[in-house]
This record gives sequence, structure tokens and C-alpha cells, in this order.
Amino acid sequence: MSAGLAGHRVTTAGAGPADRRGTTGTGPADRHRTTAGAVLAELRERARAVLDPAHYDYFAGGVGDEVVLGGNEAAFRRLALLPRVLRGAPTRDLSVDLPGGRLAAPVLVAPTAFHRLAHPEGESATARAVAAARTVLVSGVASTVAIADVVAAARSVDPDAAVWFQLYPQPDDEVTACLVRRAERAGCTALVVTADSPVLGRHRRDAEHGFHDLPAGLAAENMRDLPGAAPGALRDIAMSPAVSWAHLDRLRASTSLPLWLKGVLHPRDAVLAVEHGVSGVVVSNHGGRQCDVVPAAVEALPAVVDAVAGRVPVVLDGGVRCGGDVAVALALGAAAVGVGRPVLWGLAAAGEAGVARVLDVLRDEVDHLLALCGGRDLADLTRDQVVARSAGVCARCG
Ligand SMILES: Cc1cc2nc3c(=O)[nH]c(=O)nc-3n(C[C@H](O)[C@H](O)[C@H](O)COP(=O)(O)O)c2cc1C
Ligand SMILES: CC(C)CC(=O)C(=O)O
Repeated sequence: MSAGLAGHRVTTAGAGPADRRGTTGTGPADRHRTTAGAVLAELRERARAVLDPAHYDYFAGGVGDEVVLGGNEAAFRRLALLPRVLRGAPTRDLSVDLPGGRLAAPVLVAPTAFHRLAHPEGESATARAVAAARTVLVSGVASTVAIADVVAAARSVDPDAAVWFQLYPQPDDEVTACLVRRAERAGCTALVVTADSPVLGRHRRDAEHGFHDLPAGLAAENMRDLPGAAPGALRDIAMSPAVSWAHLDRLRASTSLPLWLKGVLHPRDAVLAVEHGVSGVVVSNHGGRQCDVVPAAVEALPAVVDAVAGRVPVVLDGGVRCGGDVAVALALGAAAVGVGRPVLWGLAAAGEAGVARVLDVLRDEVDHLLALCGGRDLADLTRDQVVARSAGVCARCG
């Protein structure tokens, strides 16, 4: 059965319930009967059902009492958008150009570790889905597939796919340099240096499960054969409070790739980052996994955007779970957002198709919302449209 509304087809025919590893219900009809938030929540439940509880909790958990983990999502619920009227367009341009790649929609995939805990194909499956969506995968140094193979998987779908490489600057410059060369040789188009982890956050859930090592057969493949390790052996990813701006300067000088700094919350650090030559800043609290007394990422965003003052783009990650969250972040000045856990849920639930599903529902909902807000492109989302929500709760997340 279907009914037409001026220029818009409404139908009740379409995909049935999604199965675990195959279909994910991506047909157009499906879009009219669900929301990105509901899809992401369903994928999360499907992931929970299939994953080893220790691995589910590794992905889902946060640092300390998980105040910031919940706070990232809750902060979005406290914000609302004021639509503009009578200025839209029949089709909207969601693309964004960033140093290191062009995104068809303003949602990139934040670096998360150990995708083969979620699905046997791991980061390769993620890379194919992200390339098909024509957005950017930030592939982590803690990947269970070597970066050259991740890029190859992405390029098997789209020869121009942009894959960025995330790394923790290592106290030993020689190790950092070797990781940078690997990313360059693999064909990565940008580097993302994570700066919020001078020490590792304390994760109660991991401690309770006794989850400290990858299962046999899985490894952080990029850490193999590095200086200081025996041939074929792995080096630990070092977290060191001794890492400083000087390390960043040396890294910056060693490559011509655009360099993003991830994990910035203080506006003065954002200014320093620009002064030290970064090409972009990622406002992030590591998805609530490092310090449990920091603000929600979206709360920290406006001051960083103001401090950077348009000199470099600012990306936000943390708690983005629906198109509305994307639109609010963009209106507050983010050039794009990153999603972390939702991609892991999609991957665990349905492999490549699950990741594709996450990116598709978010893109579709942003497009719909932009139309509702009278936007033609992303620049039409502006800060004056963001207001505090004094009442009302989300039916899904309360
Ligand atoms: C399981 C997991 C592993 C992560 N691993 C990394 C990592 O290796 N490097 C990094 O910079 N950030 C890492 N992050 C943080 C993400 O890049 C991102 O900041 C965060 O997940 C965004 O929040 P969200 O999960 O609410 O979308 C990880 C996050 C999770 C959930
Ligand atoms: C410590 C890394 C291996 C992964 C990470 O950043 C994380 O689990 O949050």
C-alpha cells in the first residue's frame, strides 16, 4: 500500500525485520518508519546479543563512574534547533571538504580499536562500508588489521577512498616515525594524533571482566616489527605523560600529510594546536573513556570553535546518535562529526552491511533535518539556531 504526498512517496511496503548478519533493512520504505536513533539502538542490542560480554563491555564502557559516557549523549538532548523557514532547496548538498578528504556527508568514522573483536573481517569490513558511503575512516593504530590492508579494502570499493591514520605519539620518536611511514606508504591521506591519553583511563568494566589482552590470534597489527621489538614481535602502544608539543612538532616536520589533533577540550590548547601547524582539531573526550570529570564534547565545542576562529576546521566526536545531534554540532560550528560506538555495533551485528546501515541512516536523517530547517547546504546551519531545551525528553533515551 502506498500514498502520495506532494512530491513525496509514503509507503508501507518494504523490508521485513533485519536478520543478524545479512540484511539490515536499508530500503527507502524503512526510512519512513524508523529513526536513526532507533536503528542505532537496535544495532547495539543485536551487538550485545552476539558479543562476548567482556568485549561488549570493552566497547560500551567508559572511564571511572561513566559520568562523561552518559553525559555526551545527555548534553545533546538539552539542545534544540530553531528551524529557518522559506529558504530551502529540493535537494541538499551535504558534502564537506576537509584537509585529507572530501566527505559526501558530514559524518566520519572515529578511530576505535580492535574491530576483529566485533567481527571476523574487522577493520577491512568497516573500511569497505565507509568507502562505499564516501566518507572518511579514521583507522586506529590499535587496529587488528594492518593499515596497508585497511586502505586496500577501502580502495577495493573506491579507488579514491580517504583513510586517515590515528596514532598516539610515542615517547620514542623513532617508533612514531616508523608508524607515520607505514601510514604514508599505505596511502593514508591524513594523520590524527590523539592527545588525550597521557595515561590510560581506568575502565571498571574491563577490570571486572579481567579483560586486559586480546584473544589469541588477534593483535594490534600496526605495532609489529617496530624499532625496539624483535622481528615479527609486537611493541606495546605507549601512553606517556612525557609526550609534549615538541613531539608533535617533530612529527609535524616529518610528514607532508595533513595533521589533525584529537582530544582537545580546552580552547587554549586549540589555539596552541593551530600555532603548532595542525590542519584540524577534533573536540573529543574519547567517548568518555579517559577523564571522567570533563564536560560533554558538545559542551566544549563552542569555545574551541571560537578560539580557532575559522583558521582550521573543527570536528566533534562523542555521543552522536542521530541526525539531530549531527545538525546541532554543525550549527555550533563543527565541520563534521565522528561516530565511534555506533559503528562497532553495526559491525558486530551485521558486518560491512551493519556499518553501511549506520552511515546511511545518519546521512539520511541529516538530509531530512536540513530540509526541515530550511537549509540548502551545511553552512545554512548556524549557531543562532541552537537553543537550550527547557522541557521535553527523547522517547528513546529519556
Ligand atoms: C572501543 C573504543 C575504542 C577506542 N579506541 C580509540 C583509539 O584507539 N584511538 C582514539 O583516538 N580514540 C579511540 N576511541 C575514541 C573514539 O575515537 C571516539 O573519540 C569516541 O568513541 C566517540 O564517542 P562515541 O563512541 O560516543 O561516538 C575509542 C572508543 C571506543 C568506544
Ligand atoms: C588504548 C587503545 C588501545 C584503545 C583506546 O583508545 C580505547 O580503548 O579507548
